Amino acid sequence: MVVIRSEKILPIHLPVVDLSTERSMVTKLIVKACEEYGFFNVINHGVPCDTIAKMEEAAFDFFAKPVAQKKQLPLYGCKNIGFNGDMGEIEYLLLSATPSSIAHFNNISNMPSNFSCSVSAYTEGVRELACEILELMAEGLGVPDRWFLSRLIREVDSDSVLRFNHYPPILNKDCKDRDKSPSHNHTKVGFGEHSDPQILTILRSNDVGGLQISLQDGVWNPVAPDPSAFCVNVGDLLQVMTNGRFVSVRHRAVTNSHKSRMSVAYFGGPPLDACIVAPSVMVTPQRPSLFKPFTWAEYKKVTYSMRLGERRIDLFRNCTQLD
Ligand SMILES: C=C1C[C@]23C[C@@]1(O)CC[C@H]2[C@@]12CC[C@H](O)[C@@](C)(C(=O)O1)[C@H]2[C@@H]3C(=O)O
Ligand SMILES: O=C(O)CCC(=O)C(=O)O
Ligand SMILES: [Fe+2]
Repeated sequence: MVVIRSEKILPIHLPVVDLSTERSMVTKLIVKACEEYGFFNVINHGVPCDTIAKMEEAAFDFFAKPVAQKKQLPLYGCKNIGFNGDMGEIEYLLLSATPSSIAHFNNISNMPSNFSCSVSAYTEGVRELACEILELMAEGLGVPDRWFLSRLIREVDSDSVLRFNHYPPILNKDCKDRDKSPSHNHTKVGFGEHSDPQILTILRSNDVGGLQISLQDGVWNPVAPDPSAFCVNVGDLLQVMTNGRFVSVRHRAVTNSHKSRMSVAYFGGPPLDACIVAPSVMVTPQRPSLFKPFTWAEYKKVTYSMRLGERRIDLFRNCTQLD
C-alpha cells in the first residue's frame, strides 16, 4: 500500500551568526545551530560584495543565453539532476572547485572570460569562509586540532564542487484552480529533497525564496532569502566527523511562480583518499562511535550510484547503535 503523507509548511528563521562578534560567542552559536538546525545564516562574512555581485551578474548573463548555446558547455544541465533519473524544474552549471581547477577556469572551452574570472574570485572567497567556519566549529567542539576539518578542503586535491542553480518562474497550473487559499503555494519542486554529501555547503541565493529545510519528517520549513548572508549547512561527512552531534538536514528548493531564482552552492569536500572518521574526543562511552570509518572515494561512489533523496549515510552506520 502506498502511504501518502501530507506535507506541513511552517516558515522558519534560521539562527544568524555574525562573524564580527566575539570569537567564543560565535563558536558557541555555530555549534548550537549545527546541532539544532544543521543550517545557519552567516553575516559579516568577509566575502566582498563586489565579488558576489560580479559572479551573480555573469551567472545571470549565462542563464539568459539561448538553450542551444548553453548546451555547448559540458558543465551545463537542464532538468536532469545526476544520472539516476532525478528531475527538477531547474537548469544548472556544475564545476569542480578544487584549488587547481579554479586556477584553470579560464581554459574551459566556451566559458565566457568574465564568467571564469568572477567565478574564480568568488570560489576563493567562499572556500576561505568555509575554512574559517570549520575552524570555529572545531574550536566550539573542543577538538584540540583546530584545523582537522578545514585542512581537508584546503588541500590541493580537495574534491570541492561549485553549483549554479537557476529556477525559472513556473506557475503550477495543476494547483491554480484547485486551491486558491494563501496557505497553498503554487510552486513546483526545482531541486528535490536530499542531504548534501560533502563536509560543508556555503549557499547564496538572490532575493527570491525557495529553499526549504525539513527538521521533522513531513514538515517543510521555508527559509526566507537573505542575499547579504550566506546560508551554511552541515553535510553528511560533517555529521560523521562529529559522531552525529551535527546534523546533515534534508532540504529542497521550490520554484517561485513569478520570479527567477538563482542559488550558488559551494560544497567543500575532502581529497578522495581522506579517511572520514570522528576524532577521539567526539567518541565517549555515553556516545559510542555511530559510524564506520570510510574514505570520501567510497562515500562518493555510493552517493553517485543512488537517487537524490536516498539516505546514503545510513549505509555507514555501526549496527550496534541505538538511534
Ligand atoms: C542524484 C544525484 C545528484 C547528486 C549525485 C546524486 O547521485 C546524489 C547526490 C546529488 C548531489 C546533491 C548535492 C550537490 O548538488 C551534488 C553536486 C552532490 O555532490 O550530491 C549533487 C549530485 C549531482 O548533481 O551530480
Ligand atoms: O537552490 C537551493 O536553495 C538549494 C540547492 C541545493 O540544495 C543544492 O544545490 O544542493
Ligand atoms: Fe543541497
